[in-house]
Amino acid sequence: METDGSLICSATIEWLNTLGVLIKKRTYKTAVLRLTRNNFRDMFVEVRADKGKEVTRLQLKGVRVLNRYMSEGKSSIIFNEVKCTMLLSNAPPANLINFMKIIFIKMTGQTEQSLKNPLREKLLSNKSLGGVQEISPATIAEIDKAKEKASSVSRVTTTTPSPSNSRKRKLINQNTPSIPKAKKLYANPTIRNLTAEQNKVLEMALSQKNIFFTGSAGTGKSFLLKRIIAALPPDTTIATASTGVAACHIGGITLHQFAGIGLGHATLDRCFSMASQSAAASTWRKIKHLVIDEISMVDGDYFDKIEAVARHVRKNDRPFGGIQLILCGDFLQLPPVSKQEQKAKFCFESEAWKKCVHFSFELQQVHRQKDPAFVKILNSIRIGRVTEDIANTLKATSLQKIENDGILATRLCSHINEANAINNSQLACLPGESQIFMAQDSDPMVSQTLDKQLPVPGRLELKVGAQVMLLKNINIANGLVNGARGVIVKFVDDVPLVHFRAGEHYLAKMEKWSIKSSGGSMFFRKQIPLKLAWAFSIHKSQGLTLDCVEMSLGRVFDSGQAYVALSRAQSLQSLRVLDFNVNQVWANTTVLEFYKRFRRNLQQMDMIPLGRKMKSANKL
Ligand SMILES: Nc1ncnc2c1ncn2[C@@H]1O[C@H](COP(=O)(O)OP(=O)(O)OP(=O)(O)O)[C@@H](O)[C@H]1O
Ligand SMILES: [Mg+2]
Repeated sequence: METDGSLICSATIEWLNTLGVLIKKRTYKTAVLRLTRNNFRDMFVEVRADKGKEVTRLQLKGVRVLNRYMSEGKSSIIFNEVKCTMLLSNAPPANLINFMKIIFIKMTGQTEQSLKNPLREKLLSNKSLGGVQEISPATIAEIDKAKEKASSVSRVTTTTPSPSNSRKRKLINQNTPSIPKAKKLYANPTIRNLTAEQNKVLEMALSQKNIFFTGSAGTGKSFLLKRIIAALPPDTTIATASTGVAACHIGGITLHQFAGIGLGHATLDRCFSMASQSAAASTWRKIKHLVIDEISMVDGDYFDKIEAVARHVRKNDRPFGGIQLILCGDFLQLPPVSKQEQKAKFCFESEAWKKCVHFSFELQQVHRQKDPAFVKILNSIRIGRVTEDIANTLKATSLQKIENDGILATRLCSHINEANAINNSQLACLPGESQIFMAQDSDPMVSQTLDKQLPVPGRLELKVGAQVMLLKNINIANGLVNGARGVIVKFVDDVPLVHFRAGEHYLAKMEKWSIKSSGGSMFFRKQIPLKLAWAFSIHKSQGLTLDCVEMSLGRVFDSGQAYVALSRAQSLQSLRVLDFNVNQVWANTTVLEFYKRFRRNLQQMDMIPLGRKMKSANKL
């Protein structure tokens, strides 16, 4: 997302005297920051209160930037020359990163400029002192120049510890180019481009509208959701999903954990008092944006209850107590878990949905699979339609050899017990010693919650030959991505060395996962980013992209379950369906009806590309 270079966030500016004693402080709940320069090309950060006129102007000379917490919307700029520190918080992380990037890029250019333009030349020039120009967003040429500089300095330097704090801090020192951490700014995932249709949804989400966006598996819904979350102020945004795996995928928590009403089975009055007394109450009161991924698995009655809870706790009668909703998911994937004998009630069947969801959008372009023939098969399976050709193509995969280099296919099972049994027995069958890796949790009291919320186990038992899956993006360019499949080759000083399908070897090291509790505090788990991957349940695979997968669909029990399993594969060549049968595939008729109405409405609102309108109308 391009911005005009300004940033809106909370800011505190503190001025110190030469002894380091605080002499002046200004706090802005909502500050507008702008980058400007005068006629001598000196750069400034200008700060003013939202709707205020008075401007504080600080020269960007001799500055250091603390960028460790930028992904949480926090950063500090230390102005060494004027002995002043500006602390920024509650900034949309994507905008904050962009803002700092512009500072870095423009200052990289400026250093050269000022060398060419010494003071004498400045004074001899006829430029007046007073002029102030807003700094434009960085140009491609400026970005390239800054990248070149960053890489040329990165060879000779290391991270510098902060003088005021023994913890390592990542610093960007603009006047001593020996500190290269600014390079990290380029490694930020926000650099990957959104497509035009994804951008349209992002714009809608940022315009405070209540939106629901859908699309078949792999259309980048969660990818886009992460970008939306990064563009919203973190203090007033809560990212949730219906399941722990999906929540972790977008850096959030489960909707149940956030809402503070347990499973929502209690009476409404009881839910009111549970939510008001729980740690969630203060979050309910302060949030402005509620994000929910995998909305298809949220029960309609539960959704109605949390809508009422929101109004009650916030003492605000507007739908959802005035909170903006950003909902995303595919109702043709897994339905809500239904109580025995009861029909699942979808979220779109709830009263709250009718009241709250104003704008809908359907993403069309599939990114997970590149082969159009496979995408066509999956789209047909999604709506429960299996032609003879499709059945034959899927049956033919049963004989495929998809393993290579000792990396076996992951078996997707309809039931979780089956998946656990396969993993345990396969591990037991391997010869050799087990190595146990225990997670380090920030608070042992929350280990159970972390077990539920995170894909990474608290206790991980591995042996040479164990089939594993990577749980973090380590190096996207080399294929070491979340979901990549590998095998343990050996232990080097008790650390597992993993061989991945993409050909890479990776010596595992501790990684960190964090979740925000319903009360807003952060919990952490450190563990090596691996889990056993002989088998997973289909429910636990929802939202994932898997690169070598086999399945037996004989015992599927939910609509959309076969579609979810099949659509995890990236290609027909990396998929093996053991016993395909047309009866394993069906779509829920209520959902099909919903999508028919949905598409009709989209056409009326002109929300899908014209060329697709007729095709989509006939599809269902
Ligand atoms: N604009 C894009 N450019 C490049 N890759 C993309 C883009 N959008 C999504 N992807 C990639 O496509 C894959 C699928 O994306 P994602 O998991 O977000 O899909 P999804 O719609 O949430 O799928 P599901 O319904 O299965 O949860 C991911 O590997 C993601 O990184
Ligand atoms: Mg997803």
